Amino acid sequence: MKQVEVYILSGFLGAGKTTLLKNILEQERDQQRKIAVVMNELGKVSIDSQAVSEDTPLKELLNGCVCCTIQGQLEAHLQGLLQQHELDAIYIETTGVAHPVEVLDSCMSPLFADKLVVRSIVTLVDVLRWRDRDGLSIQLQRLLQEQVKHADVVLLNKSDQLTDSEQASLVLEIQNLNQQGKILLTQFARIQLKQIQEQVFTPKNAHEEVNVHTQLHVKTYVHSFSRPINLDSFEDFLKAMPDTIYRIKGYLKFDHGKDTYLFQYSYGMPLYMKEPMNMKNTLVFIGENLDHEWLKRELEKLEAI
Ligand SMILES: Nc1nc2c(ncn2[C@@H]2O[C@H](COP(=O)(O)OP(=O)(O)OP(=O)(O)O)[C@@H](O)[C@H]2O)c(=O)[nH]1
Repeated sequence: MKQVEVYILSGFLGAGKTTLLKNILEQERDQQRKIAVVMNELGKVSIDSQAVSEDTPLKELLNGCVCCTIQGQLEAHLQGLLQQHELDAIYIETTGVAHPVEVLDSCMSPLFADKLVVRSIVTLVDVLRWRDRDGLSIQLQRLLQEQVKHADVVLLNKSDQLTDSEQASLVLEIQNLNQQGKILLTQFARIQLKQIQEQVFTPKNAHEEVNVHTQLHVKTYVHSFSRPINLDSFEDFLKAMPDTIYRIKGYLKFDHGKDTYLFQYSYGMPLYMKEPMNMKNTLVFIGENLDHEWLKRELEKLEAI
C-alpha cells in the first residue's frame, strides 16, 4: 500500500507558513500530485483558508491548538482525508504556537502506521523576530527554540531584512541549535519543493513541553466591524497597541472606498492587499495576555469615527 507523505509546517506567528504553503501548492499542482491540507488556527474564524484553492481537500481545526486541545480532531481529520481521497501528500500548517513534535505525535498514531509517512518538519523563522526574541516572554522564547531544534528543514525567512554578515551569523547560530537540519535563507518562503521532499525525517531527542494554554497565555480575540473604518485612525490604533499583540489578520473595509482588503500584521509590519471577494469586516488578534476589554473599546471607537 502506498503511504501518503506528511509535511508539518511549523514556525512562530507570522513567520510565513501560509506563504510557504501557497508556494508549495503551486509546485505540487505543476507536478500533478494529489494534495490535501490541514490548517490549524487559534481563532474561531479562519482567515488563511482562502490560500488553498477549492479543488484541494482542506480540513480546518479552529479555536484551539492541535498540539494540546484538539489532537483527537487532527487524527479524525487525517482519517477522513485518507478514506475520502487518493492522496500523494498532506500538508499540516500548525498554529504559530504549536510544538511541532506534539503535532507529529498525532501523525505517528498506530492508526496510521502503514498509511502515513512523515517526510519532514519544516520550521519557518522570521529572522527579525528571532534576532529580537528577548522581547518575548521566556516561554515563547523557549517555544521558538524548540520549533527550530525539531525541524528537518529550517527556513530563515524574511532574510531580505538582514545584512549579509547578519545572515551568516544567524545561519551559524541556528546550526548550533540544530546540527542535522537543513538550513536555508529565504524570502517569501520561496524554496524548491525538492528541498523539503528530499529531507528525511529524523526523530529527535525528547522535547520540552510548552503548552500553549497553561504556560504561554496566548489568546485570541475576534472583532467584526459593523461598518467601514478610517484608515488613519486604524493606523493610530496600531501604533498604540501593546507589543504583546504578535499577530493580526483579517479583512477590512475603509471609508474612503468600496474595496475589501486582506490585512496582515506581524512583528510591527502592517500589510494591506486588495481582496477580490467581498469578505466580512473581521480581524483576529493573537497575543499574550490579551486585554479583551481594551481591544473591544478601542475597536469600537474606530467604528464611531
Ligand atoms: N518582507 C517580507 N514579508 C514576508 C516574507 N514572507 C512572508 N511575509 C509576510 O509576512 C506576513 C505573514 O505571513 P504568513 O505566511 O501569513 O505567516 P504565517 O506564519 O502563516 O502566520 P500565522 O498563520 O498567523 O502564524 C504576510 O504579510 C506575508 O506577506 C518575506 O520573506 N519578507
